[in-house]
Amino acid sequence: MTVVGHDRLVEAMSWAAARALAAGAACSPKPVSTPLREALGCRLAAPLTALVPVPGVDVSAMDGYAVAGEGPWRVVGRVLAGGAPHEAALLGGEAVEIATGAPVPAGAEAVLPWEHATITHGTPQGEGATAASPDWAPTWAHGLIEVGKHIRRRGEDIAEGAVVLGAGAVVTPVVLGLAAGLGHDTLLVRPRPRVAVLVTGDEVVHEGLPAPGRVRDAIGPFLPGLVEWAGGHVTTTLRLPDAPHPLTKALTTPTTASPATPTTASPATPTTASPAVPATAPPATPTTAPPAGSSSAPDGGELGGGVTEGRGVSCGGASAASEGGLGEVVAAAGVVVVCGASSKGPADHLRAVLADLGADVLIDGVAVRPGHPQLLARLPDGRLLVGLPGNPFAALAAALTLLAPVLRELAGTAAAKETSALAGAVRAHPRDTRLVPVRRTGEGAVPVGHDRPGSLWGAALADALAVVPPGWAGEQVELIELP
Ligand SMILES: Nc1nc2c(c(=O)[nH]1)N[C@H]1C(S)=C(S)[C@@H](COP(=O)(O)OP(=O)(O)OC[C@H]3O[C@@H](n4cnc5c(N)ncnc54)[C@H](O)[C@@H]3O)O[C@H]1N2
Ligand code: MOO
Repeated sequence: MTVVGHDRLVEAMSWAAARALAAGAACSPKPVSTPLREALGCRLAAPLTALVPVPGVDVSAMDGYAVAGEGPWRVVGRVLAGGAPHEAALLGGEAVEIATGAPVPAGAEAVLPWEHATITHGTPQGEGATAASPDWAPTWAHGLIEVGKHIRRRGEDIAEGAVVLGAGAVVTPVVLGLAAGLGHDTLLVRPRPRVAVLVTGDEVVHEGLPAPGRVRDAIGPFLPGLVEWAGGHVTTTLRLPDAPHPLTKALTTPTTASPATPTTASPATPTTASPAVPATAPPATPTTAPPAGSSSAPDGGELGGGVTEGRGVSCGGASAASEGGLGEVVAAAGVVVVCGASSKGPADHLRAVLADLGADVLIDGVAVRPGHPQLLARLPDGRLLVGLPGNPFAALAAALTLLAPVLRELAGTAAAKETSALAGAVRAHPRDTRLVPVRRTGEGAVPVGHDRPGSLWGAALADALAVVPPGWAGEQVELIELP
């Protein structure tokens, strides 16, 4: 398909080349030391090692009696987990009452669980103690032991210094527990890419029934979940009117101090004069992660075809400067998503604004249906910008084409590769890849229909999008899982 570039006619990039270029354009962020609770879902940037052995000392695995030598054993003390250890080494014939997890005294050969122990007072035979005062008489434990039984030796589970997980492992809830148990308060992880969303459109409203001529925002609501699924995090959503100035302001690294006012209110009828308002407040507690694109180490991606032909993809140093102003929260994100304004109509200002800002447009249209007007650009400060079409299903298709590969590359999250037969009639496009909502079944991927660019109905019924290449003639197709 041919699309009009800034001032030239160019071939739209193939779907596969666009995805590869998007992934290559993402610069690996610097690993960040992150508090445990904030590291959930991130990828480890370094192997996870045991800072301490587990268990840290020889401990009892049972509530009972730690014993030395032959029984019966005279009980000479009590050791509780977290309490004072029994200082003296146990001599043959001695025992201490012990709790699970408490350190076993030196000399202990086994732990006799209380349910297997017989206790007498006075003499080992139970003579000399009165029923009224058994505690004043010596206590004896009797039972059968197996040497070494029920004692967890120091480092028996995990040796100090052991590598328990490799770099790249996902920090799951269980990993948080493991890391904490090994003495970690922070983890070195790839920071989750932070994403700012700009929803453009004078006709777009954000709550309630849209009046005639208005349309409810259907893209802003699905992006946070999609972004999380791909490994990122939406830090803010701004609503912008169809005008170049607010877009320019939002995309420009701010230099004046006038903090954006968070509001939950939504203007029922936006006017072109309305300033951009954050649809969601920026996080109250900023994370320690720097902007995702702030790597100082350009990694230079692969060259793609289409409009980037002959040009290297290099990573600029994203500016984290946020001295206040409309774009403050936008500037703090490594990736900016603009919804709508991707076409070349009278109210579509994105391309002109990008040109004025001196942005590097890496992908200007993709040969895919729906979603062909999508774009990828690098802003002068290094942030990546993904332009999604305004039609909601086209926006979803574009988000899976350009945004997901960028985020997966930044976050280090790989998507599973899947192919399937198509069980149902699908017509290929002569030049463009088609993304078709399907449900996976035992017979293959079944198209669910309802796949007009303006409707999310089909995608909501589907669990994947089938990638139908131009000229496809019945072969297996790639499936992209839907979030
Ligand atoms: N002359 C041409 N016109 C158009 C072409 C083309 O090739 N030549 N492509 C069409 C295609 S395909 C798409 S997709 C759209 C892309 O348009 P924009 O990205 O500029 O988006 P808008 O014009 O602002 O809106 C398009 C459509 O989507 C509705 N919309 C916008 N934002 C939202 C939202 N957040 N939630 C729900 N719906 C939204 C908007 O009201 C319009 O109906 O361009 C075509 N035109
Ligand atoms: O990109 Mo548009 O997809 O076909 O509505």
